[in-house]
Amino acid sequence: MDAEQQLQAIKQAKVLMVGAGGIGCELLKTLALSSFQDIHIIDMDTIEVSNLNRQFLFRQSHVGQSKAKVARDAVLRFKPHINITAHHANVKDPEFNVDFYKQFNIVLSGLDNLDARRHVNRLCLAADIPLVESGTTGFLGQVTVHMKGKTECYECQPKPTPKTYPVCTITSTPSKDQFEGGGGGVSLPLARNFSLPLARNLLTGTISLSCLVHPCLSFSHLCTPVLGCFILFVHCIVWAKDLLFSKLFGDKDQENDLNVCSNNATSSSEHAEDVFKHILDEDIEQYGRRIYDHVFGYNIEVALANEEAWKNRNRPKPTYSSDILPDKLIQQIGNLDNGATDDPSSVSAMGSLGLKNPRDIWNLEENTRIFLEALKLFFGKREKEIGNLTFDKDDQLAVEFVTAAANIRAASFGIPLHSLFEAKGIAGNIVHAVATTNAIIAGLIVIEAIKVLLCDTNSYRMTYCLQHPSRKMLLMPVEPFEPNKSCYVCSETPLSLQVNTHRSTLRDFVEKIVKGKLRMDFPLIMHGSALLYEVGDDLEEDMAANYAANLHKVLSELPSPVTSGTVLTVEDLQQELSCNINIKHREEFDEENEPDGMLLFGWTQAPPMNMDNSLPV
Ligand SMILES: Nc1ncnc2c1ncn2[C@@H]1O[C@H](COP(=O)(O)OP(=O)(O)OP(=O)(O)O)[C@@H](O)[C@H]1O
Ligand SMILES: [Zn+2]
Repeated sequence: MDAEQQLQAIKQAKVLMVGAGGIGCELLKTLALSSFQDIHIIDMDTIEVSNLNRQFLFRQSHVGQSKAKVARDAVLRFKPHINITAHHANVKDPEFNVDFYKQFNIVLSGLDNLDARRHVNRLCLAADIPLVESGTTGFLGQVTVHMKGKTECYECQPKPTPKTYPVCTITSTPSKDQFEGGGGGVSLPLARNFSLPLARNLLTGTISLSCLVHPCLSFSHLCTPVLGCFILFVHCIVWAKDLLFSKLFGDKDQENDLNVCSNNATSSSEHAEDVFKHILDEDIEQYGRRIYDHVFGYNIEVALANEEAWKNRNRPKPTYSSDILPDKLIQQIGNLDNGATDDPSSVSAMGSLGLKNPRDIWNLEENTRIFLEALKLFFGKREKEIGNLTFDKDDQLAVEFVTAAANIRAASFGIPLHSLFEAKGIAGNIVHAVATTNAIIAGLIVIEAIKVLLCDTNSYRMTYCLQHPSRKMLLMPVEPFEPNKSCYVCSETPLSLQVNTHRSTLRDFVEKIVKGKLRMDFPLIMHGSALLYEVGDDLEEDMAANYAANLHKVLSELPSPVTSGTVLTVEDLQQELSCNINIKHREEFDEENEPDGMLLFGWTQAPPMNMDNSLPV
């Protein structure tokens, strides 16, 4: 094919881009500059101050506005004659169904969570549209090409749970969806001892958590509710460390999301400036309470005023210091000399307050005391450092402050609190987004997209961007893998389930298997032609009552009994995914090793990754 034909293929292509964050901004610019003419963008988020350091299509004045729309407008300014359609929406919304996907020649993903990535993967398979997937975490990144029947799908390999937390943005609301490595993160602890199979596994998983995990989950999707809560807490730590700590003890003049919690950014910002300033001779207790009331009370009140934002989320509860500690701090905590020595590095709020065990989880009152006491100690004993401090996980007072602040925020959002020991581990394992990695990955996405449009199948590559100076390797291209023949998403191979059909209920099956492992949002379960369970807003009342009653029944006592040999069909109409599960009755399960009381075969749980940043050798 000559150059002119290639250009025509690019110009005629209709492209769907999902995610207009770190990777998405780079990608949209590169697509436009590469002569693509018809691009749709889906992104559900609004712009935050913390996006501005790398999402270069956005400016301070755009904070609070739709990423998809602002990205479109920014690119149209230098490429006015192309078509860019912006959808400020969740890619999981039902309007983006299989027919919607079918209008495109290719889908390019710059998402940051496993849940949305899985969903897009499933829709691309159903519509038979090629998908180019991507993710970055710090200096790591990857681009993979997925084409039904020819290469593995995004879910052919299990995704590991990363133990580092790529974080780029800390949104004003802790959200699990933030944690899977998009332009904010692949889920990868760095591959110091790189081996292909491992890197492949790790990278594909990650390409997870935006802050990677993140072990992320959609959180209805989360692997487990516990993991979901953990990820939310990671968000609180990032907020406490990167926003609050650095605002108070680092560069005073920095603009960050603490100043812009509402759409009414201007007034919020003005208010914030007054609050963060320590007025000369002001009592430190008074100052600490002012900060406390601003960030845990006022800012949350402002955020709550935006009703739209809370439609599908639990509303947080504003917290004011006088409600938690009505008495004067000085009477409660004692004075600065308690527990403090002349050595600034040994100053400790825990010491002052007599809290000894770092593994204890402090209650809200204790966290409030630590917050105020730590702030008091910084101003009383380490004043010279204020303005230049950066968070260091070996700085005891800094860790105490961040733990307390994260816990108070977590309490407002109904997220379980964590000990100082746990908080320290999390704070020390966060990987920040790197704009250059996003740019490299976006370029690679476009290169693969062009190959796909030219049907240049033999040239497809999955490319890993690695930090591996000793091997002088930055980009590592490998040929795509073939589809996994037993992948329950892209193959028709049935799964099989060992379960005690006389003891496990339909609810157990739905929660542990259908939602917990197969990650279906709106499942429909059939035994032959008998419908056992279905979810939906439009169900008739008596049907909904029947399904609710079925949930309580053990499998063998359902209206159409499920016993050994039964084949159940499980479908999610929104994901266009259907799979069969062969049921095998098993009497006993080991409580410790098989806590679900059922075992699914044909589905593989990814191994957890190491706690440090190296791969298992
Ligand atoms: N289900 C979804 N529907 C639409 N857009 C989504 C969905 N899930 C994630 N996204 C978008 O994917 C983008 C991922 O970009 P990126 O990883 O840079 O995250 P970010 O939120 O911009 O920054 P941070 O790294 O701080 O989280 C975000 O803009 C996010 O809104
Ligand atoms: Zn697959």
